[in-house]
Amino acid sequence: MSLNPGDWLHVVAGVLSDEQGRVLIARRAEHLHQGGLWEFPGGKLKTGESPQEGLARELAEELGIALGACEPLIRVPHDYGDRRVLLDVYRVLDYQGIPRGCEGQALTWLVPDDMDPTVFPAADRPVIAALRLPRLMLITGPDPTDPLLFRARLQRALAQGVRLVQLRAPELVALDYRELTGMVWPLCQAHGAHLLLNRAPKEVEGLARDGLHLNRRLLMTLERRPGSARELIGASCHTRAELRRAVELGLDYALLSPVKPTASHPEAQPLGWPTFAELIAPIPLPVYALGGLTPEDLDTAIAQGAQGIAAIRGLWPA
Ligand SMILES: Nc1nc2c([nH]c(=O)n2[C@H]2C[C@H](O)[C@@H](COP(=O)(O)OP(=O)(O)OP(=O)(O)O)O2)c(=O)[nH]1
Repeated sequence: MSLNPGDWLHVVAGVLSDEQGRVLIARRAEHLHQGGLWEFPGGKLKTGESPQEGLARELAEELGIALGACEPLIRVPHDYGDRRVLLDVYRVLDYQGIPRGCEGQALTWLVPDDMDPTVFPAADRPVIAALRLPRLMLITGPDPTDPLLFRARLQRALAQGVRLVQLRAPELVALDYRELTGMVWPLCQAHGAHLLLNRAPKEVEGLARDGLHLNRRLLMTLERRPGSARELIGASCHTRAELRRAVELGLDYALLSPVKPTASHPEAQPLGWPTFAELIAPIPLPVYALGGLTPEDLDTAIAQGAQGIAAIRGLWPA
């Protein structure tokens, strides 16, 4: 899919959150395109406007607030058949004023986990997934065969603020992996962190979890999205074709690697940030950058359009 600017209607939208993590949504008037559905406040960019200028104007017109700082959340290209929309969504970090429906539109505040994607325009599905996912994903490191040490490390990572854990332990047989999740799940719950199991769906049937992480082989061989609709399902990708497969399967996120040289895959050719950004631009999914990264790379990753960064070494305490 080409992202030639002339072919797309560039729409900017803002995500305002309150102290309880609830996000402001507005109901679109019936007579509009996608009318009657809920949306993130915003609208079409005018000629010559930067996205931030357009967002400030739309939020002033629709909500009566003055935009302060904001940062990119996700850009979703979506073809509705009758129009092609590039939905460019920003997280509003601060603003002045109290939001009100200046155009008579209904407003409500909802936590992302309670948002039903079917009452939003189709382009908003990846936006809701992006809101449910934090900026950092910890992929667990060594050594799952030493449960006490493993537990201490995980506990430290959670205490340091990790809120999304991908439990990766390919060295364990299925039975031992299942046992490990029995220790990891309550720990994640106690810290309000989401737990993704990196294992074949049939090996983790019935286990408590927030979702599944698919390796490249599962991604390319599964015929349909595994897990329930409420779960977060994602996959490891290294190529354009794998990213497209993640979209076709209706997954919620992808990892794209390696961005930099990495000790775990020394033979792999690093993508570098420009190729990373080019590969994810047409992909309507939150994509984490992975490979040789630490939290110090987070601002760069966000500026390149990533959901955030995923890391083993960069996030797994020594
Ligand atoms: N604001 C917003 N628009 C969205 C979202 N999701 C989505 O598909 N859209 C689409 C619907 C419309 O086709 C387009 C926004 O166009 P619009 O007509 O509302 O824009 P506007 O506020 O500039 O409207 P107007 O001044 O032309 O009446 O983007 C969303 O979450 N927020």
